[in-house]
Amino acid sequence: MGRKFFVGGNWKCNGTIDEVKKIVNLLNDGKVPSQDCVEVVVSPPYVFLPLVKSSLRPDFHVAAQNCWVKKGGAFTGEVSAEMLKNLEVPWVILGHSERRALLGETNEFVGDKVAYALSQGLKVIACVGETLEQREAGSTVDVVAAQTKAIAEKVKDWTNIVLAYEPVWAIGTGKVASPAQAQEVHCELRKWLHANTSPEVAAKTRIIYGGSVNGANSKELAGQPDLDGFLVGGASLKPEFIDIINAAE
Ligand SMILES: O=C(COP(=O)(O)O)NO
Repeated sequence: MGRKFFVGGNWKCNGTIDEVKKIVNLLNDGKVPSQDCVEVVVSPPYVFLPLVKSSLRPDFHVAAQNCWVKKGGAFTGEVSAEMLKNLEVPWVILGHSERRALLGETNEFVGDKVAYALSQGLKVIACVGETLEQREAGSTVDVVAAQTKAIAEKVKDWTNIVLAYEPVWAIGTGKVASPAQAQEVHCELRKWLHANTSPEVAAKTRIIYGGSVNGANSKELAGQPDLDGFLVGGASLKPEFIDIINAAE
């Protein structure tokens, strides 16, 4: 398949200057496979992006956790894609379930955000995932397909998109999806891409898993054929993040 393994670390709304410096030192000292084998992108809060970017090892990269849906201007509190480009931040996470749930980001809004960020030269980690209620109702595939469709309707070139499947019921709960559960949805997402974008997009797009990934469960998850990496929350702030990156081997 030849898809380079991708490990993202979503720090969420966490950290102080001292804590961030400690995490960066931990990452800089970590023994990990070469960039040819794994792509590592860490995502601190906006306010720490310059500090992390300036002190992080050169084989790791940074992402913002969000950006605004259009060109900057009278949008108090927002951070534009142009600003991230100006800071030379290459990646941005968009559509995280916490933003969909807490801030009401709709599928269409996320699709617009992905399209605009790509248009400004950013690379995007686009998040999809179902709630426990939706899974228990048997709607998982319909939900993540609709979320992906809303992106595909606004985007033609998937070169700079990594798709992150993050079941909401696994985020922050310790209830990680089983390898079989993750593989099933990743396979369905790849089939959806094959049918609705192109066989090439389906073959090349990295689909990564997020939701209670840790040093103990990452190796078995990484062994699934349609799982191309991780988007890690809590464990990305800990030394075990290095173990998760090494699951790429
Ligand atoms: O939200 C997550 C996953 O968080 P956890 O690893 O803490 O479940 N990634 O974006």
